Amino acid sequence: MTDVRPAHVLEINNVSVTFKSGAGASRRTIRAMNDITLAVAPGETLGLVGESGSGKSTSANVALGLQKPDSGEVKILGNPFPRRRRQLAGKLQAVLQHPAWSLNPRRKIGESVREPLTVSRRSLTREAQHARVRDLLDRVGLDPALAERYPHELSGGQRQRVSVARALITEPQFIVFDEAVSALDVAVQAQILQLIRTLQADHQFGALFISHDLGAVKQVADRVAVLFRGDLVETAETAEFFRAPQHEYSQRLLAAL
Ligand SMILES: Nc1ncnc2c1ncn2[C@@H]1O[C@H](COP(=O)(O)OP(=O)(O)OP(=O)(O)O)[C@@H](O)[C@H]1O
Repeated sequence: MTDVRPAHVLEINNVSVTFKSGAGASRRTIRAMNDITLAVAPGETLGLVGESGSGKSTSANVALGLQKPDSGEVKILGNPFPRRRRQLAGKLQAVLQHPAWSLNPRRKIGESVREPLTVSRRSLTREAQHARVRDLLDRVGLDPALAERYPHELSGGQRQRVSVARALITEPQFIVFDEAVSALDVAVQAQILQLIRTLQADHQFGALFISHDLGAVKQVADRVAVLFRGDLVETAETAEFFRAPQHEYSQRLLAAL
């Protein structure tokens, strides 16, 4: 992999993904992604919106290299996914809807935040790693003393801040946020979204922000891409999208907001 800064941290070119479901006569093909092309630049957040079943999670999985497309091309940090994922360790991170999925309940918060470093920055001393954990907890607005606590001792909003700290600790170039604030109440959501913006201004990571919640996307995204039944029906600058959505489906989504 080259370490030259690529023009795009993620490129999805003409990607299609289909699934087969059912059996016998009721067996059918589902087009989860239909000839999708999109890209995310360094320092940019692309909001990906659409109703349930429109292909958002499939797109997230493709962007993370967890789902192979049937056709088309995916480039991460300017290159195809390497055969050995370890080469991407620390450069690509994900923040998911439920922090419980990324935080081990039996592991102290500090250890969960430190873990990505132990994979990608093994040369850092333990002391340096712990110092980075404290620094990151502080950056996401948490008391570094929380490092000694367990996930069940934190609120939902605190746990999601921990997930953000864990995702950022390796200074990744690209982060996928998949419904990352959807489980939080609106006030906590707004804080986390503001936090993402601030950290992005400092770190210049590119982000794919996936949400069914247009309000969240409006707060955090630079551009918006709209999926409808596996088709990408519109891509626009966020302000432009909310001012004058072009596609009829986008107009309906906005009206529902
Ligand atoms: N592993 C799978 N096997 C069969 N069908 C699948 C599979 N994964 C997704 N699908 C189908 O592909 C389509 C897109 O699903 P996807 O999960 O990407 O949508 P989504 O926009 O993320 O929905 P939600 O907001 O409900 O999570 C849906 O029709 C879904 O049923």
